[in-house]
Amino acid sequence: MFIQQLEHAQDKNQSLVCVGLDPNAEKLSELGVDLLPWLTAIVDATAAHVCAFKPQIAYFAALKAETELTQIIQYIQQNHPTVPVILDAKRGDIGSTADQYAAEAFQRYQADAVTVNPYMGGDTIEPYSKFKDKGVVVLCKTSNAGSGELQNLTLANGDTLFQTVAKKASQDWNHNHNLLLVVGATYPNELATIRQLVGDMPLLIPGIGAQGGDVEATLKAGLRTDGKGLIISSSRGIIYAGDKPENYAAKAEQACIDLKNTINAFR
Ligand SMILES: O=C(O)c1cc(=O)[nH]c(=O)n1[C@@H]1O[C@H](COP(=O)(O)O)[C@@H](O)[C@H]1O
Repeated sequence: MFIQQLEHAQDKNQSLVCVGLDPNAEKLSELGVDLLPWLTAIVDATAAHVCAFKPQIAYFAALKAETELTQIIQYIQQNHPTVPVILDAKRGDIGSTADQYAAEAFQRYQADAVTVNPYMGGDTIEPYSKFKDKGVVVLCKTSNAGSGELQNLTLANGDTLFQTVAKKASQDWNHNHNLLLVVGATYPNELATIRQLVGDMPLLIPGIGAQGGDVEATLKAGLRTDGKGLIISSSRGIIYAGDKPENYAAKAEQACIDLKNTINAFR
């Protein structure tokens, strides 16, 4: 079960940090490194300090690097088997097509969890959540500047759209107890509201680091009483902390340890 695997990694590594693997072609050429050696060095440098890795599929697809995506997931599972992999794909489509996206995430790439978009309704979440041992991370209140345009609209039922997603995900769609939600660190007030609505459901929190989200505000708003319940994800702030071939892995490790320690100071 993904959520147990996640919490085991959080306990073992004393960490709520997730490292986002977002390989950007320009950054890699500035660094003068090849994709797979760079990925494995980042993974090896940070694996002892994280609770998950989150490769973003668009960065790999843009580079025609599906083979490297497969390889890095296999590498993590072989060399750091206690650390789960969340494939960030933000998929959303009708059920029969979602079946194919679920097969892509869980069978082709062997990811432990996948991010999905709930815009098309609960029947489009089911193809993922029927994989009982996998995690399904549903977008709820995203970190970007424009997320309120739709997600903060008040519906006829008096709730906002993101509140409705939080309620449906925790009450109606969670038959297999394997759903999580995405909530951006850039919106701590909404995070507090969502935590109240969903009880103990784990929340993936992007927006720390390059997007400016605040660690203390995030933990105050979303931490469970057991000091868990959050996966705090940073990509650029960790993976591009160094700017030279000889220092990028050590700088990534240090940035990861610093974020882990900053978070743990408030737990
Ligand atoms: O699902 C996500 O991971 C996600 C949701 C969200 O609301 N905001 C968000 O930034 N993300 C992803 O999280 C990562 C953020 O990267 P950094 O801003 O570099 O830490 C990117 O891969 C985004 O696609």
